[in-house]
Amino acid sequence: MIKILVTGGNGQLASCIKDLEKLYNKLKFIYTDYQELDITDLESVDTFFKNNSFDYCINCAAYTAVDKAESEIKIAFDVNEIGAKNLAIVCKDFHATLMHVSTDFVFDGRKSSFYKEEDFVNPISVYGQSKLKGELQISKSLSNHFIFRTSWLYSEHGNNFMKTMMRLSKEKDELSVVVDQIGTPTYAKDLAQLILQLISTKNTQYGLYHYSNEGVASWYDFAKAIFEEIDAEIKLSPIKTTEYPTPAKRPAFSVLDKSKIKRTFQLEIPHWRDSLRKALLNYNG
Ligand SMILES: NC(=O)C1=CN([C@@H]2O[C@H](COP(=O)(O)OP(=O)(O)OC[C@H]3O[C@@H](n4cnc5c(N)ncnc54)[C@H](OP(=O)(O)O)[C@@H]3O)[C@@H](O)[C@H]2O)C=CC1
Ligand SMILES: Cc1cn([C@H]2C[C@H](O)[C@@H](COP(=O)(O)OP(=O)(O)O[C@H]3O[C@@H](C)C(=O)[C@@H](O)[C@H]3O)O2)c(=O)[nH]c1=O
Repeated sequence: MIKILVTGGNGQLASCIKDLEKLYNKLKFIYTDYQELDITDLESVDTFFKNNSFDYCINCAAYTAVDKAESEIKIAFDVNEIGAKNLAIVCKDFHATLMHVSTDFVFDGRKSSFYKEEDFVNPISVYGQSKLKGELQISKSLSNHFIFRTSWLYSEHGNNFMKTMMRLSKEKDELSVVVDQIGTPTYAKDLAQLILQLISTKNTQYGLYHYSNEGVASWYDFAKAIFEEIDAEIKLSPIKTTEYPTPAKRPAFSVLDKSKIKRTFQLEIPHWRDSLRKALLNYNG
């Protein structure tokens, strides 16, 4: 049996892992939420590992409120940097492997071709800065780690853009969505499946990897696809970022280059449009 701690156990990605766990009968999961295990508290994390013997920790705990982070700087860094550091320290002490998730928001978005793992990082938001610091803390103190930078996660669980659009399509007749931020929507269940696959095969090709679904889209394209799939009767208009002011800046372009992960693990990654269809089916039962 491989024993796995999933932190942030009530979040979106953790919920996707929960849905898939029945497919992996050699993996035993313990999920902890904020109340059971606060990753910012090193002593609690240490004690939790002492009382259990984990082979892996999947860190699904994070501060993900991009706009709120601009005014809650300390909390964002506590969770995304110090939390990640604590898990790395304790995983090292207890010989466990850490699977961590980071973001396309570590980039400033000025590039015009897909971002590779070794590309220059320059986050333009507090959230992005705190996530980058988390990556650095892990790579500095623990060799047995996987860090997956992903983008625009959505699923039937938690709060995300797909669910926001579905709700707004019921509440409004018209909606405007930014067309000049380009990235790739990623079904959180596809990422969850990859993580469990690597654990179940005890893969040791540690390191930093970019993972998103295939394809390229703006948030407007994403919204349009959602409305098409659900036959929503709503007028959708493309707008510029300047017409939708938010506290946090977001990269104008953050498409991830997935060559490394596809080559290393012989992966075939679904296109975002196909995964969206799957997610909507799963959501609507
Ligand atoms: N969502 C997205 O679009 C993207 C996410 N990512 C990354 O993917 C990962 C998973 O994201 P996702 O599942 O969407 O995030 P969620 O916000 O859905 O889940 C994060 C979970 O962490 C919990 N949490 C917050 N602080 C602590 C703490 N101190 N100790 C323990 N748990 C805590 C939250 O609890 P509570 O809700 O009670 O605060 C929440 O349940 C994150 O690392 C995120 O940065 C990367 C790219 C895109
Ligand atoms: C709701 C709404 C949003 N938008 C814009 C705002 C923003 O630029 C973009 C996306 O909005 P959201 O705030 O839902 O998404 P946001 O929180 O920016 O999503 C990010 O979350 C973090 C956690 C990540 O790591 C990123 O990869 C990314 O997924 O769409 C509109 O233009 N119209 C709308 O009606």
